[in-house]
Amino acid sequence: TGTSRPQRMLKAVQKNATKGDPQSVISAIDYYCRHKEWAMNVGDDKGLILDSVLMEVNPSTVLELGTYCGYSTVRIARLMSPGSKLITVEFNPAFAEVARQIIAYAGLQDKVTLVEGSSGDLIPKMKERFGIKYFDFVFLDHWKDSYAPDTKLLEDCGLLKKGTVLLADNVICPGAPEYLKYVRNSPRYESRYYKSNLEYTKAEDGLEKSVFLG
Ligand SMILES: Oc1cc(-c2ccc(F)cc2)cc2nccnc12
Ligand SMILES: [Mg+2]
Repeated sequence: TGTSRPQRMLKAVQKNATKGDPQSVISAIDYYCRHKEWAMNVGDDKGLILDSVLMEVNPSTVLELGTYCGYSTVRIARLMSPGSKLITVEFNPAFAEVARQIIAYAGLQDKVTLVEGSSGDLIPKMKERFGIKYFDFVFLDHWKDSYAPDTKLLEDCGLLKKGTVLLADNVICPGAPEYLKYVRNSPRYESRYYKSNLEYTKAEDGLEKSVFLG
């Protein structure tokens, strides 16, 4: 059997990045995935949009749904202010194991809590387990069919407040049609599409930014 794609990505980080330097971790992953082996990180094109929306919000609390190898976790956490917290949820234990090591290599482990499990099970436990009142920013990057139900669950659990920003990856490719319909038609959201490319390719993809209106 040998190594997995996430394990090979981790090796590339350990070989080419500088410990404690998040930007070098991001660059090492982007180089590896563009020139050696594609992987489903948000990537550098959409990553620049993620960076700018994140900086605009300057959140104290962030929820990421779908950690994978921790690329977007590092992109987000590197821009967060001291004392702010990022909770990232990953269903796949093998992905979570690699992500922990990549997040630690970047030196961002103190800002990040990685939780293994299903978002549907964990969202209702956020308040009691992590003392979270509200999330200021939510990055949706997990299973596309879960985007809409998890958004409704976040509303029902009182985890969104007026001004909370949801940013969803892959709304074109692989696509999240039910989610787009929901946030674009709901009077409780102000939505906008940021056109970009599927990571490391020329195919179209984009991010949907939706502001919760309360
Ligand atoms: O950014 C992504 C891209 C893809 C993906 C896979 C295969 C393709 F051909 C195209 C796109 C899947 C994803 N699943 C979960 C979270 N993010 C994903
Ligand atoms: Mg994605």
